[in-house]
Amino acid sequence: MFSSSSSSPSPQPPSMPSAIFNKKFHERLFPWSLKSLDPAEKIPDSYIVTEVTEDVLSHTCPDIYKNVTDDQIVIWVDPLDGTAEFTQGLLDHVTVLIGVAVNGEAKGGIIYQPYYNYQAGQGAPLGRCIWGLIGLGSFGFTREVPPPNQNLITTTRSHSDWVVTEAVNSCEPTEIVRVGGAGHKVLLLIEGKVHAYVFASKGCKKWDTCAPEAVLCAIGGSLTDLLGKPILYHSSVQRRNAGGVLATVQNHQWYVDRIPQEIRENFVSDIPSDEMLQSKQQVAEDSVDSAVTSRVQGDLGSSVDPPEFDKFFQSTQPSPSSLCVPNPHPVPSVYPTLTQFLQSTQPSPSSLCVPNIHPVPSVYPTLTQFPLCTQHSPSSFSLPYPHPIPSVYSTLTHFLQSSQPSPSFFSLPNPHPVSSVYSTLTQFLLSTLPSPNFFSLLNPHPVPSVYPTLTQFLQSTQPSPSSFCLPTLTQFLLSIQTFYLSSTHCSADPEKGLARQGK
Ligand SMILES: Nc1ncnc2c1ncn2[C@@H]1O[C@H](COP(=O)(O)O)[C@@H](O)[C@H]1OP(=O)(O)O
Ligand SMILES: [Mg+2]
Repeated sequence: MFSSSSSSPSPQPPSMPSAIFNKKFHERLFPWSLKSLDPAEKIPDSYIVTEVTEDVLSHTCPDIYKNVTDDQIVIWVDPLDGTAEFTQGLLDHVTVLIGVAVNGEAKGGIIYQPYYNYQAGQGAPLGRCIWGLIGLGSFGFTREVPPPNQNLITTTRSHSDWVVTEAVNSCEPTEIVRVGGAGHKVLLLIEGKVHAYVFASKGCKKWDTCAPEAVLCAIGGSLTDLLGKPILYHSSVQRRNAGGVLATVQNHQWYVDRIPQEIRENFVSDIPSDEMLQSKQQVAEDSVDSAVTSRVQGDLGSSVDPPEFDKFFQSTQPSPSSLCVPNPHPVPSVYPTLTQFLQSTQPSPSSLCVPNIHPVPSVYPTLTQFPLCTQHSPSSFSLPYPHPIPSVYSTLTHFLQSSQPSPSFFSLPNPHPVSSVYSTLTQFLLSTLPSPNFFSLLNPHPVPSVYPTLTQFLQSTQPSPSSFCLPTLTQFLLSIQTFYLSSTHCSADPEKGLARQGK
């Protein structure tokens, strides 16, 4: 964010990986942008834009802003939105955002896309400026209708986790468009390239959404938190969007309704400050902007922003009742989180065991989240079924794949209510070592296609399970035969073949 203070050291140009950031290319496009500015120095006249854009001035400011005073205005600036993508050379994901909030609501926005057309070749105008004002409209782009009979959903490409993915999946996308930058994603919306922008995370800040919200809402779209509540922008509001972000051009409520309760519980809407409520009251009394008032009334939400762990305990799942953590734990930061967990008023875990010196350190947060959702520890666990979040099965697989060694035993109900779990299971079995050394499937299996997949598994180059069970002798012998033939016939390594026969 910009600061008016001049006591900080002179800002330096960002350091970029040289393979990605092409300084010469950048200098050619923006000769002024890499020079360091000493804040104590007077800004050179050449940096100040004095020209006025006739097109902007040709519009008349709507009457609703006639009585707005300076103290009602907060300006939110993101000088570089899509930072991660910028460092990776995805230049068209980058925008500069300037949002103008009046009485805590996004009213005006500028989305400047400095690298727009950067790959279009010489002659193409570089960069573009999209702006909008509620009550007037949005300008600087061509509005398109998104493709019918599809549901294209855009979301983060660099700040994802299972909650983000789950929320997107629950909106039934026909395609997921993962791009960077809140500004960029709203451009995709207004240009009809996607139907919705769903971000179930608290990572996005007010400066990421203020300008995009104003531009989107000025053409009749909506940008709210995941609960469908307004995001507020008065000066004392918390900076992060603790309610997540959901943006659409139309059918907003349909998307709000798709977000599962388990996810909604993790997000908290903004609440208006007293100052804001008073100001709204004043506005209402003056009848200057009745639409603003109706939007805020009744949407007070909760002022509590619970720590991550509390969120899980507030879920409807039973929590585990005993807890065992290696000491010293290789990931020190696990302690405060666990303490928080134990200090909660909910029943404690019945069994939770974390492998010491886990080869994948990042498994710890995931692991912690996981038993809280699934009730049991990963070394022996079962999933409630039908699970209220169907895609937990893919998350589970992900988890099993990432957290080597894999659990030595796991079981799945049969018939499984989510039949696609079988392919996921097979994927898991085919994945990285070691595979589970025991698994069982009901026979006759209600999903016949599981048999070829099992054969595939047995034919794979991974060590096979040391035992598995099939109900009929014939099927068992057939499988052994397939396995035997494949290991002797297909293996280029006779020793490997022998080793497999020996199992
Ligand atoms: N975990 C996070 N930490 C910091 N900023 C985040 C995080 N998640 C999202 N953002 C900000 O929200 C915007 C939208 O997220 P995303 O690009 O991943 O879809 C990003 O441009 C990023 O702003 P910024 O790029 O300005 O740092
Ligand atoms: Mg940003």
